[in-house]
Amino acid sequence: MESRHVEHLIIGFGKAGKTLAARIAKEGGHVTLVERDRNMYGGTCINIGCLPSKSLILDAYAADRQGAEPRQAFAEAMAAKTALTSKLRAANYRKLDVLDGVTMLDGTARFTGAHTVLVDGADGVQTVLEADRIYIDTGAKPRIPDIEGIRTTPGVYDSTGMLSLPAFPKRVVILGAGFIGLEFASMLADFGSEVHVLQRNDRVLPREDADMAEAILDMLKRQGVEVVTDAVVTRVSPGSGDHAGEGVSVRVDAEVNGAAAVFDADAVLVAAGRVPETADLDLAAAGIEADANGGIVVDDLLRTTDENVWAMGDCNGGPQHTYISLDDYRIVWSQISPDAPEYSRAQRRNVPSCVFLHVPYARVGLNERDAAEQGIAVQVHTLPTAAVPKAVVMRETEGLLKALTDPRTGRILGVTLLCPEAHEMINTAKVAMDLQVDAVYMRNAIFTHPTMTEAFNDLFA
Ligand SMILES: Cc1cc2nc3c(=O)[nH]c(=O)nc-3n(C[C@H](O)[C@H](O)[C@H](O)COP(=O)(O)OP(=O)(O)OC[C@H]3O[C@@H](n4cnc5c(N)ncnc54)[C@H](O)[C@@H]3O)c2cc1C
Ligand SMILES: NC(=O)c1ccc[n+]([C@@H]2O[C@H](COP(=O)([O-])OP(=O)(O)OC[C@H]3O[C@@H](n4cnc5c(N)ncnc54)[C@H](O)[C@@H]3O)[C@@H](O)[C@H]2O)c1
Repeated sequence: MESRHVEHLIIGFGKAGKTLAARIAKEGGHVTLVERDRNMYGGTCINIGCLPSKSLILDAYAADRQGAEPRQAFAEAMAAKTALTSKLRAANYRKLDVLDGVTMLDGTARFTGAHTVLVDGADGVQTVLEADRIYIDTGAKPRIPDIEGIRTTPGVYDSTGMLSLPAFPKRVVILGAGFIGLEFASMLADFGSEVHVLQRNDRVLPREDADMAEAILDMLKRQGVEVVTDAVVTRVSPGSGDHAGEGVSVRVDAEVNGAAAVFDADAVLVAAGRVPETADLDLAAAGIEADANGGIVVDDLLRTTDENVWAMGDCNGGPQHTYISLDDYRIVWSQISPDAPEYSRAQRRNVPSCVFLHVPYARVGLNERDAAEQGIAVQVHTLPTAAVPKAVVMRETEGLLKALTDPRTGRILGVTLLCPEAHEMINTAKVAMDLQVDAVYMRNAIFTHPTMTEAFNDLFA
């Protein structure tokens, strides 16, 4: 067993971890980064998360518009996605490998003491690392509900498995109507699958305004997605084999509004949330606290209960987005660098989000529901997507744009967009809110034409 002392130790090659490693090395420091899986160099986002899913979503959108043959379009999209992820993985590895200050170790890390970590090397060699500072960035893993047959029935996948499906699934059942459930439902429907999304309670998009939620569900329905609420899945088992697709068949038994129902599928996606990936770390050995979900307890500076150990990204139980992991890096870097101004979670504001549906749905700040709950008076501005010239040119006129402003000051309090390019436009809205510009500014700002962004002129009129 090898043993050595290191200045900075990062566990996990995720967004925060790789960004921090490069920064420390570029500023002249020495850092060791441990990653347990060679196929995960670069983390979830580029290998099994945002980028592969968005690659498929874009190709599915194109297939739908072109009326492509589903099996062929699906196979080509899968091949393109696989080529993309291997390219990104190699580029991510190279980016750190070229830096003198970065040492990379392939292996699984776990704590054996306050500042001591044992790495079970992929090559069978164990290494003990004594570190001055440790940064945990181990991500999250799918939450698999306790349902009979869910772990053992062939044809049941989590999002990672679904991103590598061997054949086009004609009929798909999805458990969970959250980010992953709805994005995959829309993508698979665009390829031509019949999709049932089973949501265990009566709340789909519970935090969204009623008009937006209704517009999204209508859009999904037109795509061929049936969202079934109050659907409690009781059992998953091999189907009869009588199915339209290739490969296996799966039977999903559920109680829908208390009545028994059966759904047949060629593939089942379990998208019931993701929980922090911390079980292998033996946090207790270092005296580091975790919550009931395994989320590492941190303060606003992302410090754990152990001095000189930080937790960044999904593993600290915060919102699960790549840009949050990146922002966590900024918080930690502000404590390492003598030059960086202090930055904490308390200073984070106007965090946008986007669900990448056939027509993307993006939000920043308050919506009407939040405003009503919080008793905040607002002026509501709306504009149908059909009124935006660029949307007409794109022949994508579905949806609605909405903004809330303060009736006294005109300041923007929130923007919600269901329209083409919403995922890009929301970042302009975020910057406008950060800079505290008002509705008059957005109404009069010169934007290029024809673009979706120029819709802000009319929205704020
Ligand atoms: C299907 C899907 C789609 C998504 N789409 C989006 C999107 O469009 N936009 C968005 O912003 N977010 C999206 N997300 C969420 C986003 O991918 C994650 O929030 C983000 O990647 C988390 O990054 P991280 O830095 O926390 O860790 P990760 O990138 O998850 O990295 C953690 C790394 O740690 C390694 N590791 C774990 N335990 C150990 C150990 N004990 N020792 C050594 N190594 C270990 C893992 O192998 C992994 O490589 C998506 C997620 C999924 C699953
Ligand atoms: N565009 C993006 O930014 C993006 C895209 C994909 C994923 N993500 C991240 O990944 C994380 C995980 O996504 P997710 O969709 O798995 O989680 P989620 O928390 O968004 O949604 C999970 C859904 O599953 C439901 N559910 C739970 N148990 C169920 C059961 N037994 N049967 C039926 N429904 C059940 C929940 O009520 C919830 O609606 C999210 O937190 C999200 O931040 C982000």
